[in-house]
Amino acid sequence: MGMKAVTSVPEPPRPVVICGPSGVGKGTLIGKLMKDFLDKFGFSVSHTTRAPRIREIDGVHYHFASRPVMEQEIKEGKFLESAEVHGNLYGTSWAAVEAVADAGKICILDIDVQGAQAVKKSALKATYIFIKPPAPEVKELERRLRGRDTETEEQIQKRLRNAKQELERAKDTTLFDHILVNANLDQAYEELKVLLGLGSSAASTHCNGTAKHQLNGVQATLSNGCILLSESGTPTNSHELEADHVMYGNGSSVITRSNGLFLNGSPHHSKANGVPKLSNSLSTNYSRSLPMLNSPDLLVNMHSATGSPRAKGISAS
Ligand SMILES: Nc1ncnc2c1ncn2[C@@H]1O[C@H](COP(=O)(O)OP(=O)(O)OP(=O)(O)O)[C@@H](O)[C@H]1O
Ligand SMILES: Nc1nc2c(ncn2[C@@H]2O[C@H](COP(=O)(O)O)[C@@H](O)[C@H]2O)c(=O)[nH]1
Repeated sequence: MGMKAVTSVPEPPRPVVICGPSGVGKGTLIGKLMKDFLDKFGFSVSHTTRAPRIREIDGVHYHFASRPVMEQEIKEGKFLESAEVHGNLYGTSWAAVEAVADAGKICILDIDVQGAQAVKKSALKATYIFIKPPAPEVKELERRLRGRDTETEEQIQKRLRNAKQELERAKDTTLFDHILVNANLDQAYEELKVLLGLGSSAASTHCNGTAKHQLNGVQATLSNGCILLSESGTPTNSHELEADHVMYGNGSSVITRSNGLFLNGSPHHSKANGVPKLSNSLSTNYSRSLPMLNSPDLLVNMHSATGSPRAKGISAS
């Protein structure tokens, strides 16, 4: 009684493949992400035959392996992908990806373009992001690699030669969903968070208008980067609503969040698949900060108890 028909089940969040030439800042950006969103993302710990750098920990940064052992394990099918990169063997084991999924987190893969191409051919549906340096590209990579001071001169030269090829391959528009220029680190990090559907304080202050829309007895208010949903009227079972998509963007680039709202207040409960459901409550406010809003347009797509999807646009002033 009163249950709505669910017309769409949100896809689980996709793993994120991060690529880019050596020295561009992939590890730095991922490190920031892992620190700030420890509960949300998990790093896919690759195997490599390269020697550990100072402060690299086996099992944390990489699983350091000998070439014969790794080659044997590749033959045994233990790897989702593997590639020869800068003269060493690197690979993503199935176990590394599964460990992240088992922890209920979104998997972040830091792999080269060959690896990304292989993952694209696999069953894993991922989001592909290529990180580019600012111009002059190779000079900037050289500056960063020298600053990092982890490679010999010969290795730096090899990495820079490979960087030219990687930058060329990134022009393959069928491979990457997003290209991100890491010029200013803080800015690049903010942009990465937006691509990943995460909040940024800078973005939230941008959206400081208030707009209201009435949806089947539920009032949706957009205010200061938050969506507030409040029910009013006589509570009946038919007041059950489910927010299944929250989309925001400027019409040309719409970002969709599938398992959108974290509900504060009660009563509420969430479905097992993470879709929040608002149920019979009178004048109860539900809120979740949606700080990633970077444009004034918002679309909340809800299913009513009748099962018919209702999409309503809300514009913040
Ligand atoms: N936006 C930036 N501006 C200047 N330096 C940066 C920026 N981003 C990262 N760096 C620095 O550049 C160096 C290389 O960064 P990082 O190790 O993250 O690169 P990477 O892409 O992971 O390289 P690799 O593929 O070789 O592992 C580091 O010393 C880092 O501090
Ligand atoms: N194809 C794969 N590439 C990988 C993997 N893990 C890391 N990498 C890439 O190797 C280079 C060099 O890394 P470094 O740590 O030695 O500087 C860099 O481009 C990484 O993205 C992997 O499992 N598969």
